[in-house]
Amino acid sequence: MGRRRSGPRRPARSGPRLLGGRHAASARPAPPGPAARFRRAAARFRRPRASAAPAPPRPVVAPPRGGGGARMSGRRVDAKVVLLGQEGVGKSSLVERCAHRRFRPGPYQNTIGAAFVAKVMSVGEQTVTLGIWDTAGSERYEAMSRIYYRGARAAVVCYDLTDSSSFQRAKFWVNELQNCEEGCRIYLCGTKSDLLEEDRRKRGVDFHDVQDYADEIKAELFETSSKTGQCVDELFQKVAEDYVHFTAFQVMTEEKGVDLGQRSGAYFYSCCHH
Ligand SMILES: Nc1nc2c(ncn2[C@@H]2O[C@H](COP(=O)(O)OP(=O)(O)OP(=O)(O)O)[C@@H](O)[C@H]2O)c(=O)[nH]1
Repeated sequence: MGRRRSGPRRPARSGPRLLGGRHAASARPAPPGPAARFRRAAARFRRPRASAAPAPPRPVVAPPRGGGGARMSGRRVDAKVVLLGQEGVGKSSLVERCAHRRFRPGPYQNTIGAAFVAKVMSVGEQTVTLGIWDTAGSERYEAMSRIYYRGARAAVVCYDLTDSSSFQRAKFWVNELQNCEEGCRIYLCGTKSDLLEEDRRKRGVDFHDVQDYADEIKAELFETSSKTGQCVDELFQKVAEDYVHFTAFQVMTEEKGVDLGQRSGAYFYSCCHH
C-alpha cells in the first residue's frame, strides 16, 4: 500500500499553470534531448529501491536478546521464562490460565513461532515481571525454540501426564538446556491432571519415576491442569520466588566478596546473574 501524505491537500489546479515575471520565457523546460529521453526510459525499468519494497511479514513476536532486565513488548521484564515441550501438551493453555485465568477448550491450534506474555507477580514486598515465552512444540520449529530459550532464567518443560512419549520429548529439552543454557532453572510440568481425576488409568507417566528424574536434574516438579487451574499459580509463583531468592542471594554473596568461581554448582550462579 502506498503511503498517504499528511497535511492539507493543495487545491486542484483548474488549468495550466502560468509562469509570470521576468524569467517566464526562460523557465519553460526545453524539449528533452536524446540522453534525457534515454534516462527517463531506463528509469521505468529500474528495480524499486530496498526501502520502497513491501516489508516482509513480521514474525509473531521478535525473539528476545537477553534473559532479564530487558524490555519486551514495552514492559520491563525481570526474568525470562520459556515454555518447552512436545506439541499439544498444553503449553499455550498453561500460559492462558496463568495470564488470563481461563481455559479455552475449543479446537486445538498449533503455536507458530512463539508467543509472549508478561506476568506481574508479587513475592513478599517485591514485584517481579516474568516475560513468558510460549514456544511451538512441533519439531518443525525446534530450531526456532532454541532461539527462545537463550538467556532464560527458568524453563517450564511440559509433558502430558497421559502420554509417555511426551515425557521422552521433555527429557530431550532438559538435555538441551543442560548442555546449552546452564544458568536456566528447570521446572518439570506434567499437564492435564484433570484427565487423571476422571480416570486414574489414563496416567501414562509414573509420578515417582518423574520425581526421581527431577531430583537427578535438580528440577522442581509440578502436576497441573489448565482446565481446572490446579497448581498453575503455584508453578509460576515458585518460578518468581526462586528468581527473587537466588538473585538476592547472589547480591548478598557478591557484596561479601565471595569468589563465585569456587562454587561447586555453576548452575546456581549463572542462574542468578544479570
Ligand atoms: N483436559 C485438558 N486439556 C488440556 C489441558 N491443557 C491443554 N489441553 C488441551 O490440549 C490441547 C493442546 O493444548 P495447547 O495448549 O494448544 O498445547 P501446546 O503445547 O501449546 O501445543 P503447540 O502449540 O502445538 O506446541 C488443546 O486441545 C487443549 O484444550 C488441560 O489441562 N486439561
